[in-house]
Amino acid sequence: MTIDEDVRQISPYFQVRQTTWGGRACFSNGNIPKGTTVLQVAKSTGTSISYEFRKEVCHNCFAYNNARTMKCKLNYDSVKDLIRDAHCQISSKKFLGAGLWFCSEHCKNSYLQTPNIIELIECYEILLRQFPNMLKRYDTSTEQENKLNSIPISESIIQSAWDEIENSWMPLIDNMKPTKKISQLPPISEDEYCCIRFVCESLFNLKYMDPQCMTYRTFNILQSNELSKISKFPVLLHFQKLVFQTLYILLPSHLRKMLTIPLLRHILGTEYGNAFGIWQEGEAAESREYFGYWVFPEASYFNHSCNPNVTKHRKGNSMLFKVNTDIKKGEQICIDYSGVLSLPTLERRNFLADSWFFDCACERCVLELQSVH
Ligand SMILES: C[S@@+](CC[C@H](N)C(=O)[O-])C[C@H]1O[C@@H](n2cnc3c(N)ncnc32)[C@H](O)[C@@H]1O
Repeated sequence: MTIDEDVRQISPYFQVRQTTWGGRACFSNGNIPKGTTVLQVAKSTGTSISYEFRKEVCHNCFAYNNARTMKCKLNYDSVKDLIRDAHCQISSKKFLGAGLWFCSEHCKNSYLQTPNIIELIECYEILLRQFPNMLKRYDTSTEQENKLNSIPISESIIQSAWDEIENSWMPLIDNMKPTKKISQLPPISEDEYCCIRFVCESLFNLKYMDPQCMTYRTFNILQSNELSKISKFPVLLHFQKLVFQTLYILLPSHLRKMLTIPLLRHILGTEYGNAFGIWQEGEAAESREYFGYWVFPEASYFNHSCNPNVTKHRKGNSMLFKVNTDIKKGEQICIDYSGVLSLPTLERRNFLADSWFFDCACERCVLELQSVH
């Protein structure tokens, strides 16, 4: 993968360069003193709050109040002017709140100030309305999952599954009347529901993003882990098809224009290896809650090290990357992906291989492996 000169300079503190052992990585431009924030990102391309936390986490700042439902649900009055100006099809009587909850009026208003946000709210609302019927039909049996997980996976099997969607399923749907189309919605579970919202938000953000901006450019060249993740969990291929089919049927035309199979595969394939967890703030690592995940393309070029020199943490809806030791010019800048740095060498490496799909080549692993064998 080549590195476009433009995206080399994500931060004044480091450059993205090719390594021989782990794709691209970040290298310091000069000496960096301990405590320096080398990157702060606030523009996520997509977020996903897990179903369990959908009412308990603020959709603007990700605040959490010990499992209490957030104070403000999105109500019709707050969006009626936006609906009128955008001519969207949301009616006052049936408005369900788009599945959006906020910790305060302030957070709700700041979310609503995002330009064109009503387009995304409309998608969430349409999905929320159809979801109960789709969920009712979902087959939760383990036989079904085992069956889907036993499919052999290769690049060409993935490609032919998508070719079939494109060449057979899409033309069939395109020729149907709207009511018939709705009857073709696949059964989905809460996991697909959350993923569909993640893709909606990604499509929406990309639609309005300047293609020249750093977030857009870094998103385009993110590394995809599609093949390694689907090979390990073949059921994900089926999962992705359900996500695509639901979006293809339900999305209003303004966002459906954005939905292509290659873009969906890039959004999901890159999420697998680049997403950060959205963790509860202010709690110790062992006791904090995991709310979901989000993707920050500019922050996705840090490689992992089992002895990281950068610590990442969330502050509201942004993420900060702070140097935890003095760094010399030219040194690689690495974070910890795993949260299991105290494990013995082989267990730690197995965890990384199973969850992140790479054999860790960091300095600590190289050194420790010499004494393991
Ligand atoms: C978030 S990306 C980091 C940027 C990536 N190197 C790239 O070129 O896009 C994660 C991927 O980087 C590679 N990687 C990160 N840390 C590594 C390590 N310690 N050893 C080997 N590969 C690593 C793996 O391929 C992993 O899936």
